Amino acid sequence: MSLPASITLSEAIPGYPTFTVNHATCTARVALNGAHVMEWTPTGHSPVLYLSPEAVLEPGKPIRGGIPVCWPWFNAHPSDASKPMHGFARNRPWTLMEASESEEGVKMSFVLCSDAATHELWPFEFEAHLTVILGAKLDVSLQTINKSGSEFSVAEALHTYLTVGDIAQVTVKGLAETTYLDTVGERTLRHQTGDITFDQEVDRQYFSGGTVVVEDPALGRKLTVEKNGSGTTVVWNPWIEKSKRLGDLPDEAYHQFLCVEAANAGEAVVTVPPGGAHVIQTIISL
Ligand SMILES: O=P(O)(O)OC[C@H]1O[C@@H](O)[C@H](O)[C@@H](O)[C@@H]1O
Repeated sequence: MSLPASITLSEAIPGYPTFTVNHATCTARVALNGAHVMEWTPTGHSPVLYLSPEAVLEPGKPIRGGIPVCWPWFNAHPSDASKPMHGFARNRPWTLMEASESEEGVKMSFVLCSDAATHELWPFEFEAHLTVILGAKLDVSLQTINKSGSEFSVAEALHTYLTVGDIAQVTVKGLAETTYLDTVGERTLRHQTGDITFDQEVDRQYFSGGTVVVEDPALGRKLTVEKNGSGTTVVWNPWIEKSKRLGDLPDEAYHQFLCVEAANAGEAVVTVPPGGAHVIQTIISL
């Protein structure tokens, strides 16, 4: 497929194709492995997505940072812990189906189809389509199409790593007065009374798909995360000890990022009938 002038294909390492976007509205990088948006920097701003300097770029491995696509399960597999964390979509090579540019930005569409390798992990026939629009805003949508003869359920997340100047000064707005599943330690249902601030590990599944605003005084900016087709918002920061345990993340990296994820997890898993489809979307803007 021919690429528009603002997209170039190169190999970050041999055998690891990435698309680099240089457009009037933004610069960006997207890996074919996982259809993974690694970087997005709107013109005139510093990077919005956090990408770990120790991220491992290897076919079949997830990338620490950017937007991993977690699908068709979220976190550990519900009944088989030997299966990959957060599903297999982020570990598979996707196929680029469309790439175009306009004054507003660049659009890229990727597809992942069921095959012998996915059948070993998940028995269903499917197509997953990831559409990425990179411009002054970042718009990512994941469509699940059920090509099986029976219904299936998917849990999913657009696991967005947002760069922040200093996590201790960040406030996340938009989730006050909601219920969440706290997954640090024993899984416990809790009520969120005010806005979210950070002074310890946070790993929460909010029962809300509403718009979230991340206020970041250290970088002097506010990030807005809009979501559609999402019944869960995951908020995650590993804090000190978990950062040390994650081999592809510097020990002190937790100061500099926060994950706000459009998701469908827990009771919000999505059942897709045969021939049916479901779309989850996140739109990030400054
Ligand atoms: O290290 P992974 O597999 O990319 O997962 C990172 C984190 O992803 C978050 O979404 C989960 O809520 C956390 O529990 C998890 O640790």
